[in-house]
Amino acid sequence: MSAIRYVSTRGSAERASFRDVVLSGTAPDGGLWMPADIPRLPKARIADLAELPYPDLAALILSAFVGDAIPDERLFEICQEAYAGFDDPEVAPLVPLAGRHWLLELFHGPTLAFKDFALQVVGRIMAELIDAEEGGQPLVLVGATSGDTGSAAIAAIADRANIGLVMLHPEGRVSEVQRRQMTTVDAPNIVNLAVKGSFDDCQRIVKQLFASGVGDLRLGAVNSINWLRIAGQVPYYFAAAAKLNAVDRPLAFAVPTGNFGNAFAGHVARAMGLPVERLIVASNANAILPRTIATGLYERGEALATSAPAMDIQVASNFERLLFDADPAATPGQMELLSQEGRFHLTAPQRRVLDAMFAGASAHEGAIADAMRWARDRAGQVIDPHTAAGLHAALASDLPHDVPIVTLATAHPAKFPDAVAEALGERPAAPERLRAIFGREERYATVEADPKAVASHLEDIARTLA
Ligand SMILES: N[C@@H](CCOP(=O)(O)O)C(=O)O
Repeated sequence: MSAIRYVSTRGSAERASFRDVVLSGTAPDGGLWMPADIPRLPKARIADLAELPYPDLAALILSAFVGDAIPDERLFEICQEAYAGFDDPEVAPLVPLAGRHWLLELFHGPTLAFKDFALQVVGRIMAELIDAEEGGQPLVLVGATSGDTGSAAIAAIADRANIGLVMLHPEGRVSEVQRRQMTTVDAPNIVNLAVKGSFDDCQRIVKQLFASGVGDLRLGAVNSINWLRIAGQVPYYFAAAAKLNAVDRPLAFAVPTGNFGNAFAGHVARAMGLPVERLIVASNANAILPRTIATGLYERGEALATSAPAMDIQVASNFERLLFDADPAATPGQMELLSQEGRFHLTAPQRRVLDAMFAGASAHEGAIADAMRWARDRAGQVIDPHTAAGLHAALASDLPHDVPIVTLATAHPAKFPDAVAEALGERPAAPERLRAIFGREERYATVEADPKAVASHLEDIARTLA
């Protein structure tokens, strides 16, 4: 296994190793790290994946991005441990809905959302790399969440030695269950901050902190800024195709989308050789990406609060990786325009990639509720509002009828009991893992949407790790 090199989407940072990429935030030039080449798997190897249990399949795909940074045998062990806590033996079960429609259940991990797939691996790999350092500096992680990343990152990092985490969520703009999943964890290396602003403010603060640095702290990312978050989401695309016997015939995925990490992982799966006919980018009323796909203009607006809060996002961080993949030379200028003017136009090569491989659809609140009722009435499935936005987009697709469409079920419905009750007239049963959070004390501080307010919490947590 050889060393994998990573490049920045802004084009002016030195190439970096897997280890440096995983243990850092944005690249020094402000960009996001990408592998210099996305490795392509031979067809026969993809066909063999169908035989593998999920942890083995994940390790095999991940090894293409880890390279020689961790020996293969150890990576296989890490993946066994990462998925041992999932409450379904298949890890990512594929459930039939009706006709060509399928649901890939990605909510069987510790925090009941798809974010556990990558973060359970990220936490273990960060610990592995940090533990191997002699006298190394502690790692201080800072992350932003619109609801699901927060608890999944906390579950992955809580109580780890030499790693601390400060997690920002937009005050009052995540569901009560999502908030309690974060704020009831009592671990000395975790701090939760409710930011007076939107998710976009939280993500902006995180990126500003990476750009400015905080004293001599060693900062790292748990968001999909971190390439391992993307890599950790690629294997379930292969797993779904293997289950459908579709590793050599076209299939499509409808992907509920906020920060574009999940959809970009699907793009990477395709680049690795999976025959993904279309990635259907599904959003709620914050339809920035479907609009961009339709018009070629990316234009930031005000984030609207919806029943699917994890998608209440206007700056979809990972879209930068797709822009770079399609037209590297244009990307730095476009990111500059986005920060100065809040908008930019796609170039012709970028539009070609989007037109050929992506479709977009957004669901307003009524359409989300309709899709939830469709799933219950047609297939006996209770789904959460984000999955419902995905299903809405899948049902509206104009793909030929013989192309199966897999909707990614990104969160358990019990994370959004009020929205489910409003659409279906009854509250979803809460799994055992969720019940405990209601009796526990919540711990978090409220801060202004200002990097300085967050920096002081990073310094405080670093002192406890020293
Ligand atoms: N929808 C996300 C927002 C953060 O996305 P990430 O994939 O970059 O961590 C959430 O639920 O927090």
